Amino acid sequence: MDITETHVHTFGIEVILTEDGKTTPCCVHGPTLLFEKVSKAGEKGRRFFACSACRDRKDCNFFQWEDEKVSEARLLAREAENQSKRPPFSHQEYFTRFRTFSSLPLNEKIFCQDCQVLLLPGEHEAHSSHRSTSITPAQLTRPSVLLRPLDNKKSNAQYLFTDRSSHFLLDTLAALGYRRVLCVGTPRLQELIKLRNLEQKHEPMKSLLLDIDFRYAQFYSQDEFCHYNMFNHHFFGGESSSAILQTFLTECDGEKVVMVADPPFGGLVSPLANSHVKCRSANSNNSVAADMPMMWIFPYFFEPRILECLPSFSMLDYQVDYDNHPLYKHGKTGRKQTPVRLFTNISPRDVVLPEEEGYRFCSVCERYVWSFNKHCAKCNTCPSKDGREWKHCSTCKKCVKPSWRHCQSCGRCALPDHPCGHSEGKEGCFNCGSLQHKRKSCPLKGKHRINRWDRAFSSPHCAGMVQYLHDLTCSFAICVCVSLLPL
Ligand SMILES: C[S@@+](CC[C@H](N)C(=O)[O-])C[C@H]1O[C@@H](n2cnc3c(N)ncnc32)[C@H](O)[C@@H]1O
Ligand SMILES: [Zn+2]
Ligand SMILES: [Zn+2]
Ligand SMILES: [Zn+2]
Ligand SMILES: [Zn+2]
Ligand SMILES: [Zn+2]
Ligand SMILES: [Zn+2]
Repeated sequence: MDITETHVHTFGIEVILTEDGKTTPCCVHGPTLLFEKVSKAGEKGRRFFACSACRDRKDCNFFQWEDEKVSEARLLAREAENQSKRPPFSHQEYFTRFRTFSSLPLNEKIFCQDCQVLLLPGEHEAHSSHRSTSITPAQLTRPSVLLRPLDNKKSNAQYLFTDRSSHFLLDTLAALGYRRVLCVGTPRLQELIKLRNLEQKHEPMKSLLLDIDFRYAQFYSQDEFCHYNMFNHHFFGGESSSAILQTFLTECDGEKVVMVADPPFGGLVSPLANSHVKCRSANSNNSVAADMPMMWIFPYFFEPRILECLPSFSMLDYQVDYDNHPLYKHGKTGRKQTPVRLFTNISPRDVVLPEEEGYRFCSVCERYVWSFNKHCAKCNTCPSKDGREWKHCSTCKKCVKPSWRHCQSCGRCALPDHPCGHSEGKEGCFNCGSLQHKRKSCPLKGKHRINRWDRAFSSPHCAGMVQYLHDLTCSFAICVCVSLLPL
């Protein structure tokens, strides 16, 4: 499937996926993405390059107009800056350090919490004023527990699976017969695979982690981890690193391979989909690879965008939850329910969702659904997306959220306090962009400010920010602090 040169609207800004082979300037996170501002009237604005990975200028302030002439001196300065931000050791060096560290006596196994590094004997002195802790061999096998989750919500959003979700994923993949798992932004899944292999109770699985968090290079060999940016399919380790992916996918000996990706929610869908396709087709000699099975973990309100980019995918009702996400947990109802779901090209009827957690099989839809997702005979589907029980509106001829009422003057279902008669105009709430209310009644006022593209981009100073708000008809938004917020 070819999704290059697709234009995806994101609140006044389009991401323009450039043709393969066309280079863009690089920031420290690899090739930048090309953006274009689109005015309300649909006029095209000036195009510019900005960082693919960071949605906050504070994290990466790269900005360049597409037609801008950049002086030699600035290019050199940029290159020097990119160099200076590289990790202090190469992956090879990190792994040699890991070997040395593993062989140290227990009382010398020290981890510096401030620097997030495993310390070798000669290095304790330099970190003596830092917070440090001694490490057991068991802790060494659980880097995702040891390492502090990157708290930079906007760029990294390191939300780690609960045991419930990670075990469900692994059990499901094993039951489906997969023996190789490409873990894209899922360090905890990779960790669980390795731990299970040690138990020797299950058939062994191979895994390869691709993640932008270079701290993992301290724990995994070059065959197990690649420093990778999933928004531009960039391997920081260059060709030798991308060759590892290729080998992983090619050396199959009949072992079924699957890819599992859990990108930060602030991410733009089309560049992600583009990278996922590139990842899956990295296996050069196998046409099957283009249709390699995949699970993409993302909030349900991205369903239309994901399906637009990957039409063979479907969304499953399974609710993924995270240990360190303060708000969204499994099993809660309504707005406290986790909005995170699985998108997959694996046949939904084959993915068995656990009955004891409240899922059931709908024999009409031929898939497992959440218990509150009742089949509607008129729509001939189990319609609920958000986990609540939806109800059928005979005028709209579709099922809608339980809180919506049919409005005669708007001719559609909406929240009871919607700005009536304004559904055609785009004058929603100035704070969060919702069309359902005005700024004075914004539930997020004072708490969070939701950045709208057209406001964020009204000053060139903010133009490096890649920030968007999801589909306005949903009940969640993504705030500038990139927490998911109920609306
Ligand atoms: C939402 S977390 C998913 C973690 C997963 N739930 C787990 O428990 O293994 C996002 C992951 O993607 C990684 N990540 C963030 N931005 C990335 C990028 N541009 N490229 C690759 N990985 C990225 C983060 O380091 C983090 O591990
Ligand atoms: Zn950058
Ligand atoms: Zn330190
Ligand atoms: Zn159904
Ligand atoms: Zn219906
Ligand atoms: Zn209606
Ligand atoms: Zn109305």
